This record gives sequence, C-alpha cells and structure tokens, in this order.
Amino acid sequence: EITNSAMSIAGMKELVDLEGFFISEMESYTAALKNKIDLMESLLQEVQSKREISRRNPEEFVAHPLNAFSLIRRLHEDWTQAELLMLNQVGLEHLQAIETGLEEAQPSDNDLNDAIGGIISLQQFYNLQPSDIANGLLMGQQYNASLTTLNCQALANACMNFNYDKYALNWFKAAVDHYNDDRDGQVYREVFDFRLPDLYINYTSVLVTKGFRKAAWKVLQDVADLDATLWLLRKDIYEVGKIDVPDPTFIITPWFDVTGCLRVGQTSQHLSCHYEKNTSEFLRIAPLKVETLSLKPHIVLYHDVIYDSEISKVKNISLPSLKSPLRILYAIDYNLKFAKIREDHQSPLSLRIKDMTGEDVQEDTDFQIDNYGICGFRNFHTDNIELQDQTAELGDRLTSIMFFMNDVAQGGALAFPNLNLTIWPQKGSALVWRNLDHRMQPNQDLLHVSCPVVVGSKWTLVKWLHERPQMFSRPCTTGRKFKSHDQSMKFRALNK
Ligand SMILES: O=C(O)CCC(=O)C(=O)O
Ligand SMILES: [Fe+2]
Repeated sequence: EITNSAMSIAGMKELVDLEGFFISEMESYTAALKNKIDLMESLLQEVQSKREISRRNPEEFVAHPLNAFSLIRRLHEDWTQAELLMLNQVGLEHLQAIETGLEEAQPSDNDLNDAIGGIISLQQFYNLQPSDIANGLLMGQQYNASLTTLNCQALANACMNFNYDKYALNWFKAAVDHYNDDRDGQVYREVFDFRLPDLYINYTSVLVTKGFRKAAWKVLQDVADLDATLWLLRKDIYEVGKIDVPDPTFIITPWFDVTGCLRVGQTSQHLSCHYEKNTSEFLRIAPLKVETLSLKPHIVLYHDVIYDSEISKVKNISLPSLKSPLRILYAIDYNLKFAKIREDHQSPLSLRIKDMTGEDVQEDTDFQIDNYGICGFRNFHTDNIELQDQTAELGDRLTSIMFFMNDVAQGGALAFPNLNLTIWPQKGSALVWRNLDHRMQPNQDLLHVSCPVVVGSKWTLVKWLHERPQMFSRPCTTGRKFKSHDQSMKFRALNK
C-alpha cells in the first residue's frame, strides 16, 4: 500500500514500479493507436488508387458501368466499414489500466507537499541555492540528477504559497534557466498545460514586488514580446523608472543553528577508545569497541554492535508496519516513518544492550525503527518525555541507544548543538547517552537534531530504557549499584 510515500524512502520503491507500469501501458496504447493508423493508411491508399482516373475526369469515369457500380458499392458498404474503423477506440484497456492505477496509487496533494517541503528543508538546513539544487549540485557533490522547469516552477509556486517570496524568486529563476523550447516546447504546452509567458509573469512580478526592478527589467528586455502582459510590465517598470537603483541583496539565513548539520566528518573529541570486556561473560569473548565522544554528559559510540543479519531482520519486520507521523505545524518529525517492534528481552540484541548499558532490559521490550523520507529529519528535541505523558511504571526515558543501520550517502547526521558534536551514521554503530543526570533531571546539553538526509535511505533503530525499571541496575555516580531497598528509597527521594 502506497500512502504518504514521501515520508519513507523504503516505501517509495513502489512508485518507481507504478511509473514503469504506466509507461508500458501507454506503450501498448500507442502501439494499438499506431496499428489503427497503419490500417487507415492502407485503406486510404487502396481507395485512392481506384480514384486516379475519376479525379481527372469524373463524368467519363462514372460513364463506365464497372466504375459506376464499384463507386456505388464502395460508398454503400466500404465506407460504412471505414467509419466503423475510425469509430473503433483501440487500446481502451490500457487507458483503463492507467486510470485505475492513478485512482489507487496516485500521490496526493499531501504527498506532493511533503516532497516539496523536503526540498525546501534541504535548502534551509544546508543553505543551498535553488540553481545548484536544480543542477544536481548538493553541498559540493555533483549528482546525475536535476530538476526540470516544471519541477522548479512547482517549488516556486509552493514558496509563494508559504510566503517565502525570496525563495520563490530563486526557484522561478531556476525554472526559467532550465527551459528549453526545442526540447520542452510542444509537450509542455500541449500536454502539461504550461505557458512560458505565465512563468515569466510570475517571476518578474515577484521581482518587482520585492524591489528587484533592475533584474525584472533585464529579464523583460528579452521576453516582453512573448505576451502583452509582459510588455505592459516592462512598460510600467520603464515609466516608474528607478531601474538604476542597484538590486537589494537578500541574505537568506537558515532557520536555526545548523552548523552541526553542516559540519563535515565525525566530531569525536578523541577522548578515548577502548574495548569493553568486563561487564559480562559474553564480552570477555567478544569485546565491544567503544569510543567516548563526550564526558559530560557522557556519550559513547559503539562500533559493529548490530549484525547485518539483525539489521535485515529488523528492516523486513518493520516494512509493512511503517507509520507516518501526523502532519502538524511545528512537528518534530518531518518526512520519516516509524514502526515499533517488540523484541524478546533475551534476544542476542537485547542482551547486547544490557551489556552495553549495564541496565535492565526486561521491561523495555519495544524498539523504534525509523526510515527517513525525502530530506527527512527530526527537529531539535531531547528524548525526555513530558511528565504528563510518562507512565507510572516506566517513567522518563533514561537511556537512549541509537543504532545506525546503514551508512547515509549524504546528510542525515545526528548533531548535539550544545556539545559541538556531530555523529554521522555508520552502519552497525550505536550511540548511547543518558537523558537524566544523577539527580534524575533532564539535561539541555543533550538537545539534538537528526539533520535532513540529503541522499540515501536512513534507517535507525532506537531503544529507550526507561527510568523506573533501572531502579536497581543503574550505577550511582560513584559507580556502585543501588542494591538495597534503602538506597532505592533514597534514589526516589532525589527524584522529587
Ligand atoms: O535518527 C536519528 O539520527 C535521531 C533520532 C532521534 O533523535 C530519536 O529517535 O529520538
Ligand atoms: Fe532523539
């Protein structure tokens, strides 16, 4: 089932197949039409060959009884058949197949808006220029993918609707730059209902309203002949004058501090790296490689801590149940889908988490799987749960364990802006941190953002170990464990 397709790359594969299906149905439809045209052409040839003489001298032609008879018979019978041939609508089953396909699986307005929002987020987070994006140049990487005029125009119009006029300008410019009449002209005009003058009207009108009169003037110099409205616009600009005033420059600033997302390369402070082998029997045989990324608060990165077989199992289990978050204003999650899966607390993965954290995994059996969609991101947040949303048994999320299930080709870092820490997804690694300090208080230093994925399908697996089940396993600040009932009471008191 294809729903909210822009929200998950994994779920979008089907759209590629859908278009493949449309193409093959249209090919069959075209072949049927061609066949009909071939038949009609043969018929025309046949009829015309018989008319050669009649055209020269019609009266002499019909004076011959064989000709006259043939003519009457043809008109009486053959042309009825010819009419039927012309009436016969061929390839209707292929048209029907496309109609049904569209009805069942066509991306909706919401899907298009999600996709547009993804591209705009990309632009905002990474401070990219529409012209670069349209040319497939994303943060210094040249890709073999680009945007057409129609794509750029859709982005420009969307920016206008969101009142991002400044953004719209650059997208209009990209739309204009990517137009090639020889290549696009007929299909755009006659199939896609595209009018080049309208594009220029929209573009230059925004230029004028935003004060870019000189730029508008320059554009209109070349295209005013296309349409009377453009001609009038140029006349207006000329009459109002002031085109010598240099164009103002708009500095487009990113929404928030995105330096963490822009950083290149891993920012571990290279504090230390060691093999963990003492926390359990298992680790003595197969020690885990741990890198300490931050001491205060403590954030560590484990390497090769989830196996390929576990990764593919988890992905496959989650695929059918990936859900989309609600489309709400100021949502934290943007263009990503998630699924919850239950994992036995004695599974190798659960036991490994126990080894990694030294914490109890018996009650926290849920894992959350995320697959990101078009430029999907999770905006700034801490993993703490609002008090009113906590359950009495579990409490807040104490420990976050975040497994990266694949390498992401570009973007998709996890950034802690307050710690100057950026972690790039590396397949098989897992990040671990605690969301509550020893007084069980949330720590704003742990604010983090999952930066928009630029290229790639990002998969993460998150485990949250909650506060209450850890009552007896959580090491206290001195490294000792709460063992006695008394100490756990003290612990509870501290929590107040
Ligand atoms: O997927 C990521 O990189 C971050 C996700 C996250 O922060 C979360 O699930 O709470
Ligand atoms: Fe988080």
